[in-house]
Amino acid sequence: MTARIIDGKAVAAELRAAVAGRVATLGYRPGLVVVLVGDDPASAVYVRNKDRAAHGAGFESRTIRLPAATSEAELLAVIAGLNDDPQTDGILVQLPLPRHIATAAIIRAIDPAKDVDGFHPENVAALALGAPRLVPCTPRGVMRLLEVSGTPVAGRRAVVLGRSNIVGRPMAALLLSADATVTIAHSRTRDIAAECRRAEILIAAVGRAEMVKAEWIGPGSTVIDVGINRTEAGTLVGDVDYQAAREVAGAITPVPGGVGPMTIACLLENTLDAAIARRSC
Ligand SMILES: Nc1nc(=O)c2c([nH]1)NC[C@@H]1CN(c3ccc(C(=O)N[C@@H](CCC(=O)O)C(=O)O)cc3)C=[N+]21
Repeated sequence: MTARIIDGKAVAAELRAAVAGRVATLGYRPGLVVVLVGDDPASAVYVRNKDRAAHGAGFESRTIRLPAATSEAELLAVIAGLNDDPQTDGILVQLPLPRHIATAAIIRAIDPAKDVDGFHPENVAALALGAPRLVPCTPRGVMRLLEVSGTPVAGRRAVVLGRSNIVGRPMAALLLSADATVTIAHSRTRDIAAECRRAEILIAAVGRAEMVKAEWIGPGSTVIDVGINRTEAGTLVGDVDYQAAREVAGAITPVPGGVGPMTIACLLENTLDAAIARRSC
């Protein structure tokens, strides 16, 4: 059996078009500001893609670029200014930050109503309590891919590989809210292959190139590959050994062209949600 390919690029394009259609009816341009500290080349690519998508959907979008030597106090001052700016609906501080800046303090300083990454403790708590407000973009995009691929979630065994605050934990919370039976597997899990093989839905989010082998995959299962790893040869690969996994899975996302474009589309969706919520109260 060869898996169906879940075309994240196409689904993301549809989602961006739907967001653009809603933005056009608003009478104002939702404002998104990305704050980039330092000059990591991978971050620069992502920020450029996001900026293009945001403009394409009718948003006001800008990137504030700060030098790597920016102090925590200076960054907090920039965030305070954006919190106070009525034209700014969404704030995204690109991660990772330079080591001398305490990431948790920065995330806590963002107005939760403008936290389009969904990383602020208030938004994390809302999701954990089953009453989500702004939800992290990548997990939100994964849920959409499960939906459009016709993968049933309620009652199914879902395994999330990875427990990061950005993907693994919020992913597990969303799947649980959708009534899946959720397992979080990680570096300390005793038999990780066996846990994965039991999954009807496998979300790979560990950040290790092609770590998930064909033998780890349940026949017919839906495999969502969140990993984006650059090989020494410069090509992008996921956390799943894609060519081999395709022969076992029922449906699978490619890398690139899977989850990545959905993350950006969901960032626009979150910014639109934030704008509507803020400006209607
Ligand atoms: N506060 C914060 N929020 C983030 O959401 C965030 C972040 N920091 N730091 C960096 C990571 C990375 N990230 C990506 C999003 C989309 C693609 C993407 O669109 N990838 C395409 C193309 C990749 C390419 O060609 O380079 C694809 O997978 O098809 C990649 C990476 C968001 N991140």
